[in-house]
Amino acid sequence: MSYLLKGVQACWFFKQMHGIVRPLIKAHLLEKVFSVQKLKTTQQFSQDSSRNMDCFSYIIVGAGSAGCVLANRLTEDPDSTVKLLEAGPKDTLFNSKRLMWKIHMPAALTYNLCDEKYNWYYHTTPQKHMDNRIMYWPRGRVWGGSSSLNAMVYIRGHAEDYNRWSKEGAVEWDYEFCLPYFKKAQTHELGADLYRGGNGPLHVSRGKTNNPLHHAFLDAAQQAGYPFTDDMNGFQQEGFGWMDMTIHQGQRWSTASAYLRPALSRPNLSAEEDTLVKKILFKGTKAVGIEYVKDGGKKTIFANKEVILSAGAINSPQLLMLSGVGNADDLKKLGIPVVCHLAGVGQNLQDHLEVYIQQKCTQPLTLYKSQKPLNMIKIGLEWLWKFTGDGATAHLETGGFIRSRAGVSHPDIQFHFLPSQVIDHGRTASQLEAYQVHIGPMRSTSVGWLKLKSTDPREHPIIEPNYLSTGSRGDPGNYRPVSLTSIPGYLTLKFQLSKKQGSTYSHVVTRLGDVRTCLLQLPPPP
Ligand SMILES: Cc1cc2nc3c(=O)[nH]c(=O)nc-3n(C[C@H](O)[C@H](O)[C@H](O)COP(=O)(O)OP(=O)(O)OC[C@H]3O[C@@H](n4cnc5c(N)ncnc54)[C@H](O)[C@@H]3O)c2cc1C
Repeated sequence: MSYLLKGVQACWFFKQMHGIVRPLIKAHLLEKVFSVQKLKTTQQFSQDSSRNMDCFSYIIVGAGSAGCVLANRLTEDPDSTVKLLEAGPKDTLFNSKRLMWKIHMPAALTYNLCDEKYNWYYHTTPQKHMDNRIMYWPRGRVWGGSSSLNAMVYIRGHAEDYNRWSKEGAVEWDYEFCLPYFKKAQTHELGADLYRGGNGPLHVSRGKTNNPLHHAFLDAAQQAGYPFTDDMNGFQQEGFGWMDMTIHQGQRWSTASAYLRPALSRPNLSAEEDTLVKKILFKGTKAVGIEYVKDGGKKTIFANKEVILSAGAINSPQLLMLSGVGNADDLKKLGIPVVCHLAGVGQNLQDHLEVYIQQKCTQPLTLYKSQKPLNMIKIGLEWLWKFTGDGATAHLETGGFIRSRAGVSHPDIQFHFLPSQVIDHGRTASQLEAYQVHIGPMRSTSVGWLKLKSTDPREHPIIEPNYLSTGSRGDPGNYRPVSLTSIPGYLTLKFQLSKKQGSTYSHVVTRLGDVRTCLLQLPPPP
């Protein structure tokens, strides 16, 4: 409901909007490793576990997007035992999603970006190329991880991105190889086809609000000469259309809902919450166990097959370094015994920025009215009762992909449209009827790093994304891309409502230079 309550911000990160999809494929690849069997008997595990409660086949660190999938897939083999450890709490209270509505009500998504309850609440270093702004990086710290906090946009990468990975050496990551796994993971509410799955655990649906501003956005894009695409995850990503969302029957469909909960009753899975893994334990250079803290007590457990680190883009390298795997010089400075000198740990940190272009709306069509207290209560009650209404969507229902300039092989700019205004991740409430278009580059070239600040696993690492470090200021090559009309050098969004709904035009005409200015002028975090 916080889109309704507060609206969100002006600039957010995550390198690939398909970030959630990649871990899912990884887990599905496991099917190649062992054939899927029905649970034979629960006795075997009970006997094994009573022999040694501290040893498992697999230990999975982090019950996020990847961790929940892995826990499910690995426990399909009844001979494997799995311990899943999560630093944050469960995502339900007394098994009720309603009691944890801030996570499960899609429209409530910005609530959890405003505090540290289910969120690591990271910040970057001051960004040299952004007038020293410190950027806020929310990350999930709860069952489901960032899939319990994210914006629920379901976008696969472009086929050419996977093909490039494969050419660069990631064998079997080409699109043709990945597609069956995308489909296997998914149940699309519009049914299965060449690209969509019809029987997977990850439910995906389209928006139901029918807000006229979404139609206006799509009309504007077509007036500007861009095609309508009916499935951005299908044959044609390029163009504008209705986006897919990881929402099922009005509820956020995180990987905790899709993968973890259905596996919780398996006797070979033991899932923990509020458990901070401090260190990976090695025998030589082989990971054999982990050390964690729970309820103030320290505990050690072991894996006889694998220790799987799925703690996310920040915590996984942090944990490796805390365990002695990383750049030996850096580790020695902090007095960490070196297990393995691997200079790449913490390097190659990549993220992309989004610019939000916000526009006052001349008619009361935005979500602003839904932010009035009485309306919020109504929306909240409807969702609690039936999981329907304005609370049942993330409202990012339309979007698009374009190519920034001639010669670019496939789309490199992504748009989302929101019929509301979001300021600073929702940490500042919106005060007017307004809507916004998110514009983000898909293949940013800036590369950064992260390093440990201390040996305390609770202390946030130093996060240096090096935003906008490639290219120089004012280099038109960097900013020319954004154009929704044929007027070169301008971003023009023209919204025209159909006659039935009354007619109004709102224009955002932003010089490309201004997009950058707007980025630089965003307020620093409080
Ligand atoms: C605000 C926001 C909006 C986003 N919107 C979208 C979107 O709309 N669409 C999309 O596709 N992607 C989106 N993303 C990105 C997407 O959610 C992530 O790419 C994806 O969830 C990452 O999965 P992961 O498994 O790598 O990490 P995570 O899902 O973050 O999981 C890591 C887990 O490990 C746990 N953990 C970390 N350290 C430890 C430790 N030491 N001990 C125990 N547990 C630990 C964490 O608490 C967490 O639960 C968004 C992300 C954010 C933050």
